[in-house]
Amino acid sequence: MSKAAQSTASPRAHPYPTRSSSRLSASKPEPTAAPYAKERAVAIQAVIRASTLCQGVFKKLVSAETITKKDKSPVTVADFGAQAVVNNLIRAEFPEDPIVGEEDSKDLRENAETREKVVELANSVLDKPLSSDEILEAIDYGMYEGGPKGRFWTLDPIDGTKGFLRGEQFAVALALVEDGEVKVGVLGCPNLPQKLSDPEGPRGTIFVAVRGQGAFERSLDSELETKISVSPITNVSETSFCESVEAGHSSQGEAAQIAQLLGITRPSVRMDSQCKYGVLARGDADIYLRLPVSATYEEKIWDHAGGSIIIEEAGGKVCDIHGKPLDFSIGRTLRDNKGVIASNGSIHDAVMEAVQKVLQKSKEEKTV
Ligand SMILES: Nc1ncnc2c1ncn2[C@@H]1O[C@H](COP(=O)(O)OS(=O)(=O)O)[C@@H](OP(=O)(O)O)[C@H]1O
Ligand SMILES: [Mg+2]
Repeated sequence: MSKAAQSTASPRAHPYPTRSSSRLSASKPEPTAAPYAKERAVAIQAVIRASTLCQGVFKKLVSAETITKKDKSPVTVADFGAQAVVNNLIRAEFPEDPIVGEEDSKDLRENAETREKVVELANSVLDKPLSSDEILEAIDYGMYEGGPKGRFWTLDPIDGTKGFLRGEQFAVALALVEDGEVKVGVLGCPNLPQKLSDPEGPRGTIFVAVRGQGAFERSLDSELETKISVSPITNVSETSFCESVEAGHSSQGEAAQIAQLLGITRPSVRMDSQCKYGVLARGDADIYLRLPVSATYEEKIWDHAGGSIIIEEAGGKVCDIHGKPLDFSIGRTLRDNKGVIASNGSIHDAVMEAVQKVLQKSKEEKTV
């Protein structure tokens, strides 16, 4: 972690009204409110409730509550519960907005015991209890296909399910996309130390950004927001980079070669989920490398929409391994992109140059 990277911003209230944390209301935003003020406030409250649900589940998590999806990734009752809660709250406030969510209710419809746990959990954080059918329906609001026109929300109810199950990092990730561009992003990171330099200190943070309005951080239980910015570091050899814990999600070998080429000596910060984007946005790391392991894997929009706007609004840059902007306008995946490279911006060109060299070398070695 670069010392220069530590955020020096002092806490300050965000200039736009944030709804009180106890109840959501459908009231209109103040007439003077900034663009997307209502979306921002509702998204924060939805993410707080889902994060609270996840924290509650984690406290009493037992492996028996894990069922298996087709792709074998672990899915928990918290995943379904968090999607039901966020979708329900978004639908109540923005009934016209479709949602692209990671989960669907298929597995849950076939498992009555898990379903009842999900209903109980979701209702524990909702003001108005929902029936089992209403919960299933809310989960399936998330089946929208996305696309280039109009607006939709995209949700990963628990990004970093493996991190969640290990008791490490995960995020509730929500974003609003309009005409292909991410406009609002909120990441709930219930396990993330508020200061990476103090891992034993208070945990639990929320990152929030609206296009053109900057990026902010707040805790789960206080409305006080701190404006955040990427690190000001310009000497690439003094930087630190973050990457996935899971070697199957990003090539750690190629990341090490890129670091070596750039003269980076600090160890990588390995972390699950979009918490990596938050850590970079507040200057606790300087580079995020997500280097494809599989030639055919398509990144999912819910895994990057919230995180990418938070980096950009904090002053950083995000693109894919070829330097192309992430394209959120073509459906549920980023099929026209490969991997993700994010940085504090000032070192971006140097990082991209090293990425190209290392990936080209790997390609040549594979064809020999
Ligand atoms: N092969 C492959 N390549 C790249 N990415 C993949 C791959 N397989 C899965 N995923 C997605 O990775 C999401 C988790 O991202 P991270 O790598 O940041 O976190 S983690 O270390 O896996 O927990 C993870 O999100 P969740 O399923 O929400 O945990 C997946 O959507
Ligand atoms: Mg995910």
